[in-house]
Amino acid sequence: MSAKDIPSPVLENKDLLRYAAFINGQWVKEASEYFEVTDPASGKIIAKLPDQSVSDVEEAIDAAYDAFKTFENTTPRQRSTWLRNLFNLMNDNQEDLAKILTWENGKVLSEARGEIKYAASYFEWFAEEAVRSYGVTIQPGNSSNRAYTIRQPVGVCGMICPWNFPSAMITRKVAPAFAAGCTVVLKPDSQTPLSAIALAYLIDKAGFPKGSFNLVHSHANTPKIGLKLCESPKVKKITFTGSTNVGKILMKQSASTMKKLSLELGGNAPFIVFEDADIDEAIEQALACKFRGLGQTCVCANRFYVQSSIIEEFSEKLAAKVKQFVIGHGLQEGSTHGCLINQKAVKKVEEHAQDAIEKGAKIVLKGGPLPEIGETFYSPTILTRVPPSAKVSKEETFGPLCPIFSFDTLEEVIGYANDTNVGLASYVFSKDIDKIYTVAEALETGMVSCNTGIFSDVAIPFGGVKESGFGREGSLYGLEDYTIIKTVTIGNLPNRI
Ligand SMILES: NC(=O)c1ccc[n+]([C@@H]2O[C@H](COP(=O)([O-])OP(=O)(O)OC[C@H]3O[C@@H](n4cnc5c(N)ncnc54)[C@H](O)[C@@H]3O)[C@@H](O)[C@H]2O)c1
Ligand SMILES: O=CCCC(=O)O
Repeated sequence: MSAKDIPSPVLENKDLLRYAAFINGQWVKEASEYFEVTDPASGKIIAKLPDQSVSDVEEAIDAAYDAFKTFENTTPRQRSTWLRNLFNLMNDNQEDLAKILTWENGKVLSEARGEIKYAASYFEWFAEEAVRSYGVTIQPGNSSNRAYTIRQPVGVCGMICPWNFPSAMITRKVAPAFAAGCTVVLKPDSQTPLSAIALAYLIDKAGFPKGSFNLVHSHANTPKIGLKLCESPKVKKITFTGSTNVGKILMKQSASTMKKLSLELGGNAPFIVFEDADIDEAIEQALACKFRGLGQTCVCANRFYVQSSIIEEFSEKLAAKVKQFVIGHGLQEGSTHGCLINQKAVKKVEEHAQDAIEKGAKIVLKGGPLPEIGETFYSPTILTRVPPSAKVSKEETFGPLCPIFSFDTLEEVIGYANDTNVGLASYVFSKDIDKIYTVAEALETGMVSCNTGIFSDVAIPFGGVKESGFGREGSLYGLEDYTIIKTVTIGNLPNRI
């Protein structure tokens, strides 16, 4: 069925859909320019939003700056209560939030429901962490001095988020910021701003004070707005999730004001399968890992390294499973997989597949565009015996291409896996615990997932190394990224009696 035949979603809570920015507690529709948001599956226009100017963003920064003066002094327990309210509100509106997410992003509804649960879990977690911020006491060298540390909120946080998780990539930043006592100016991706708008509405309902959360939109004006957030002395931290290229631009721009930075950037995850692994289980996990969001997650396997003795069995069994996918509009009942975000993404998958084939890769499953469903639909391609010179060994495809490379020894595969400038996630499958430990410790990635293809969870520290960025989101470390450590020394104390 053509994706164009699928009707727009019907929401129970129509208040979640608005066509505005949210600045200093007010919905702002007016602007001199507007941009359109499309359903990536059908190509239909679903919203028109203000493309905000630098002066609009200045207004949002001022609001967040003024609100910080009182927000930083709210008690952790009060902030925890607001965060808990927000968690409950997300759960109460779960189905509507999932429909909005599918509509603007293209992932299937079942996955969107999963994302909303995952996104909400950050508010629950940080409602609990808000009341658990600790310092330490220190005995300095001078025996008449005593020192201790306190953690204080950084201040106004500028947040820039991507389209691939239009809800979870936002909550993962907003929840710890609020828990720490920081205020926020958020800019979501212009392809998926509706989930951010729904969140802004719920944040307001949850009781957070006026000005503590501000949402701005931009499309053509994005670079100027990014620059403003980076250069404003009132903004104390930039937290960004997106491509490594844009991360580098933001880091350079932030140098003038020495901002605290968290950068969650691109990956190129290796998925290593040793011959002693449970092959059927590795295939199930590969399917879950590789095809979440149709290959558009930063932790998706980008390169499969399969020991040469099992490469034919692995690739054929994988292809048999992939053939069972039902690709269609995310809101269409029965679709197991949705579409890519835009036509540029389709082109990139095509380009990587073509390059690998030209360099000698063997086709196991021939995928390709599915124009009968829509311009952004693409059925998965599986290639085996891919040569190391293929582009995909170095670059993230961000789509449904499974390139399978062969290897013989542990040392060889560690070399291949680490031969990339980025290091976000990696996967290893083996029943040999010694091998698991050795490989996990040798891989140059922020996260290693052993014998499972899905590891994301609010409780684990999420983040990369190398050019995948720095900072950790979620977990016991998530709050730290939104605080500064202040050391207090008390001197000239009397000697002990
Ligand atoms: N490490 C992680 O946690 C993580 C999570 C999700 C996505 N990603 C990465 O994000 C990438 C996919 O997203 P993308 O390609 O759309 O990313 P992108 O960098 O193009 O866009 C991300 C955000 O940055 C904004 N942006 C673009 N140019 C900007 C500029 N000059 N100044 C300020 N903001 C700017 C966009 O509008 C969007 O909001 C992939 O590389 C993926 O791996 C990483
Ligand atoms: O795309 C990046 C985030 C994916 C995740 O949190 O699992």
